[in-house]
Amino acid sequence: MKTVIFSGTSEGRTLCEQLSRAGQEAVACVATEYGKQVMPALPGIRVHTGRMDAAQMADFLRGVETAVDATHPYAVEVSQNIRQACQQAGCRYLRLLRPKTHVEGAVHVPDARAAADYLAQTEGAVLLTVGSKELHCFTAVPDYAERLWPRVLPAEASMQICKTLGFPAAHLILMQGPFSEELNCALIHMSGAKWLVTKDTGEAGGLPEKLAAAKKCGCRVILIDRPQEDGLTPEQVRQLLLPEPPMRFPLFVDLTGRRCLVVGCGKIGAHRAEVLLRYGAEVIVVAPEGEAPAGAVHHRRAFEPNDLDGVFLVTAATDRRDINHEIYTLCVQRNVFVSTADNREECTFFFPAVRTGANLSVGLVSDGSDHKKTARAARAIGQVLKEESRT
Ligand SMILES: C[C@@]1(CC(=O)O)C2=NC(=C\c3[nH]c(c(CCC(=O)O)c3CC(=O)O)Cc3[nH]c(c(CC(=O)O)c3CCC(=O)O)/C=C3\N/C(=C\2)[C@@H](CCC(=O)O)[C@]3(C)CC(=O)O)/[C@H]1CCC(=O)O
Ligand SMILES: NC(=O)c1ccc[n+]([C@@H]2O[C@H](COP(=O)([O-])OP(=O)(O)OC[C@H]3O[C@@H](n4cnc5c(N)ncnc54)[C@H](O)[C@@H]3O)[C@@H](O)[C@H]2O)c1
Repeated sequence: MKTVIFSGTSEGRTLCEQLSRAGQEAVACVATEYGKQVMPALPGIRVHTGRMDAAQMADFLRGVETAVDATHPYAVEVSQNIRQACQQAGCRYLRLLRPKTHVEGAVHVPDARAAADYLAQTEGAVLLTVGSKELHCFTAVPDYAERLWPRVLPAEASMQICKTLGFPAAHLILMQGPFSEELNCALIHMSGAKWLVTKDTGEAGGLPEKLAAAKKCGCRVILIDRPQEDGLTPEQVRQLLLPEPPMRFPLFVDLTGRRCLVVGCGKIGAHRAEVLLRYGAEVIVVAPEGEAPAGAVHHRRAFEPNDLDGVFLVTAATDRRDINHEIYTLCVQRNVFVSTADNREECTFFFPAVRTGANLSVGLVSDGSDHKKTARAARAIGQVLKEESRT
């Protein structure tokens, strides 16, 4: 086996999807049954379930070329074990790091202890969403039993930790995520929290829903930053493991009278609808909000699968990842060209930057990695066409 991915995170899962799509084989290691459940069945990807120590990992990695450590950003010990096992097994180690979040207006602290020190100088109730392992640090906060509301997993062990540390039962929130913005808001109201403490767990860890709730409820955020760690972005890992895909072929297709569907009508959808109209397409826009350009038919509602009936091409440009993904999946099943505005992996065609003039039609895309460059080059090409039409 060439590649082993220590996964259990959404980044690990995405990498497995990319490898599978490129026809590569790999083993994805997950520690728990839960980790296994969230791993979809992917051609070429075998899932290994079960916790391993460094020695077992070294055994497992013998003969493997590359191990990708895509474990949780706060799982420091696991990462150390993987690094050590790679050294023993003579296997290349790549650490895939989740991008860090900078939150405007939040108090950034390096660790749980620093969060507790900061809280000691403040007043008001605190919703603690940092799990149970580091809860002991927070007993340093004066009146912690009255001020703090820990939210921990409804597991025997977590409950025991809370009890031992002296947190009153009335303040314990025993729940398993995912937590929506609404649920976070309800918990902030219930506890009367003026502060919310969280780790920088990224999108997959429910951070956006916590931040949105805190903002809505006027609750300040203390963000425990990631442990300092060197590593690679998901894009860098992808480039190291996968061969460069060939560039996309520009297909200059006749759109007159063809039905094109634009889902979502924000800045992106509205612009794309307008471009497609210019090329003579019959444009159907489906979006509850926004203003479709004149000439398009606008259905003011959410997307429904039968919107795809009789459609030639689709652009999925809603602000909802789950909806865009659903549209992409349905289009692939139906063999309809689809461009998904928030995920270049989910594009069977790229929506190009288009410029016309002097009887020329130019469509421009990059390899998918630099949209700003595409926009810049398209502006320059626009100038060339302008000059051409003067001559
Ligand atoms: C050419 C153009 C046509 C058009 O949109 O009409 C276009 N993007 C343009 C500009 C642009 N797009 C973005 C920025 C902000 C800066 C930045 O992030 O770099 C800027 C710059 C700006 O606005 O100046 C953000 C962005 N774009 C995509 C993602 C998701 C991802 O990469 O996964 C994200 C992050 C979104 C997020 O954060 O959520 C994805 C795609 N954008 C594509 C097309 C497809 C590939 C073509 C290519 O790569 O060349 C592709 C793959 C899929 C598709 O949509 O078909 C248009 C130039 C129009 C013109 O000048 O006429
Ligand atoms: N490809 C690009 O060039 C590019 C550039 C910037 C942003 N983006 C991405 O594109 C997406 C759209 O960006 P935007 O700025 O236009 O967003 P926006 O928030 O302005 O608009 C979102 C639109 O989606 C609609 N919508 C939401 N749920 C829907 C559903 N279930 N069915 C149909 N419509 C639904 C809304 O009514 C709205 O019209 C975002 O995901 C953004 O990250 C892409």
